[in-house]
Amino acid sequence: MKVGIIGAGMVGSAAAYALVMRGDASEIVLVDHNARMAEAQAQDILHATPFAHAARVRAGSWSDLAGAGVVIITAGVTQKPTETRLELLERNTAVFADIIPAILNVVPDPVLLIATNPVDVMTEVAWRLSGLPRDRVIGSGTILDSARFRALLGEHLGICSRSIHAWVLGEHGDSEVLCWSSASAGSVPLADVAQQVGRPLSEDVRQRIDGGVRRAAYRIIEGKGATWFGIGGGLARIIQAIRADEDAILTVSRVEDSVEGIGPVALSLPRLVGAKGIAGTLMPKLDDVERAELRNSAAVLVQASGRTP
Ligand SMILES: NC(=O)C1=CN([C@@H]2O[C@H](COP(=O)(O)OP(=O)(O)OC[C@H]3O[C@@H](n4cnc5c(N)ncnc54)[C@H](O)[C@@H]3O)[C@@H](O)[C@H]2O)C=CC1
Ligand SMILES: CC(=O)C(=O)O
Repeated sequence: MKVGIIGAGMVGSAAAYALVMRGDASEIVLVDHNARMAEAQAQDILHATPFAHAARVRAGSWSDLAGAGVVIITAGVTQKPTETRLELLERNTAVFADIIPAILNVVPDPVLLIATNPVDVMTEVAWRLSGLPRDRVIGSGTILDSARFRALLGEHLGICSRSIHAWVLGEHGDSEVLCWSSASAGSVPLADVAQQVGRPLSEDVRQRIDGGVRRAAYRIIEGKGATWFGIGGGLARIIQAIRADEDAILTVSRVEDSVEGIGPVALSLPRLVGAKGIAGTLMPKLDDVERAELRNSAAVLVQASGRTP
């Protein structure tokens, strides 16, 4: 599948690199208003293909997107160490007003995969600007947060994170909801697993893991200026699900009329992801606290979009 990537900075290039290493795309076109940088990134990533999977990787202009099945959008500004994702909204909405029509001019019926922050609100912005069906405008949402949750749980329990099933829902941001009540390893509830391996999930441990997930971006940005490897892997995983028409369950963002009585709002829930984009949503079983947190997260996002929850 041909994949277009708009924005060849840290996230765009990490996504392209992950696609090549995992063999998830046959052709990748990087488009950036800094054409020299896009060209340099494309060359550098192309040089990794002999060590990974065959793929045509090049920089291009808008017209080179023709025939792309998915266009990933990572263009825009990033957070400074003290900024929240929501503070980027105005600047990145202006970027989307330029790039969405330019994409649709060449690829009239793409799946758009949004990574630019604040990703949930930008998913709604992209949906409104594009006029595409909502299932074809996917935000990477909390795919990264769920991965962080699984990685930290796996580390604590001494179990491979791929065998940990745990979701983060709602906003990709400060109000996100860590679903402890449904988390499991294999099919064994997490609290039982923790007991069996002698690594209890005490309140202290839960708070440490919560902070490690919710505050991850702030900590990494303080240390190295931005985050890119985690989201690069997540974007490639979403492309794999689309390319292979997997109907895989991934926590990604989409516009909903209403979540917990609040909406319209774009946020993450467990979604079936396949060739046409989002093929369905599974409303998870939540406990009372998680349900209240999801409601709050929806309200935060509606407010950020300039409406009253
Ligand atoms: N969804 C997620 O989980 C994550 C999202 N992000 C977000 O991804 C976005 C990109 O982050 P980075 O790649 O680190 O930033 P970056 O600054 O390295 O790259 C952004 C690129 O966008 C390009 N660009 C800006 N306006 C453009 C336009 N109108 N047309 C074409 N290209 C344009 C810039 O030239 C730049 O190369 C940010 O909003 C960041 O917050 C970052 C990490 C995780
Ligand atoms: C920057 C960002 O959104 C993240 O790493 O979660």
